[in-house]
Amino acid sequence: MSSVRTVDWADHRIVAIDQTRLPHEVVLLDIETVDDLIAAIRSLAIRGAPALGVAGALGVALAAVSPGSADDVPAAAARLRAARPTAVNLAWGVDQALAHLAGGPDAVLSAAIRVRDEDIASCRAIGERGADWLLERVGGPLAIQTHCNAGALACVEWGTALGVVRSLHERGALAHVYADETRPLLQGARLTAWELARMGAAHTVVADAAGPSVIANGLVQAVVVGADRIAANGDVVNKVGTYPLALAAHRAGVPFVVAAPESTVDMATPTGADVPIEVRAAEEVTAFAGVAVAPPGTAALNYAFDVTPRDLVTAIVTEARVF
Ligand SMILES: CSC[C@@H](O)[C@@H](O)C(=O)COP(=O)(O)O
Repeated sequence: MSSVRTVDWADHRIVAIDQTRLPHEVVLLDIETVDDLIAAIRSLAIRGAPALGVAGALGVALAAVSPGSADDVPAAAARLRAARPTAVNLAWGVDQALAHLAGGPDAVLSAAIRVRDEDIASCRAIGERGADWLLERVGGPLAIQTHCNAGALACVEWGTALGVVRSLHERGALAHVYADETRPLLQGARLTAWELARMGAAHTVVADAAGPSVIANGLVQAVVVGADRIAANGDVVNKVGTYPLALAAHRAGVPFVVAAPESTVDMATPTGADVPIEVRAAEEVTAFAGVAVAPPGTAALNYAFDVTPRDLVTAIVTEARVF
């Protein structure tokens, strides 16, 4: 776990780890305006569904407590909600805080702090429940494959999918982790590998295209990933590249487990096909660290997320249940 919380409230402002600077340096952002928060969310300085939920709630609190803020709070909330479209936690977190507007700034801030504290508690519960489930169904010690970063950096502390990994590791039941690098922004190589190194867990980074082969070659006993939104029918939307892992796991008979808080379950969205999938800038694919890797003018379709149909999902683990 990072020694500081990924996103927090201190001295009338939001403090967050700038995830664009990892793994090279741990830099904290001081965020004093809603505009700066939206910029941090769009650039993925703050990212990961549960962290976005907490940031959304704290952002509404920021608007509510700022003296002389030009923004009225509902307008700020609407802009925050639209900062990224796919993770339902962002809109959920905004709404949790906004619901207390009539109670005044202190009530809004208290609600936002509750969202933060509940995220911390939920991740612990998800980690323990997921570890219990895997050890009962599969047995240990376990080698796990994961994708993107669903760790402490995607939440406030501990993590969801990587929270399960962390709980297994604490019990001495983790053999190894294979982390997909997660093109194009490398959340796996930059963030998950950083977290695994800090927790002292044995791990190997693989190119995304190698992920299905890791499963087919019998190197892992389970795939554990997070989610940005779980539709009412159980379809799971997560970082692009999750779906191929689910297909490979299904073929190999390896459990494909999704670890996420209840706030990621969106009963208002019937199926995965109804989830808005973020399409990000082509340059994230056609250039690498600012250096072009494709001929000038090459088009790129940069889906940030994909949909894993429910029938490929073995179990969804939340703080409250396994289903
Ligand atoms: C606990 S985090 C779950 C998901 O949010 C995570 O797997 C993911 O896809 C994050 O995408 P990102 O684009 O980095 O915000």
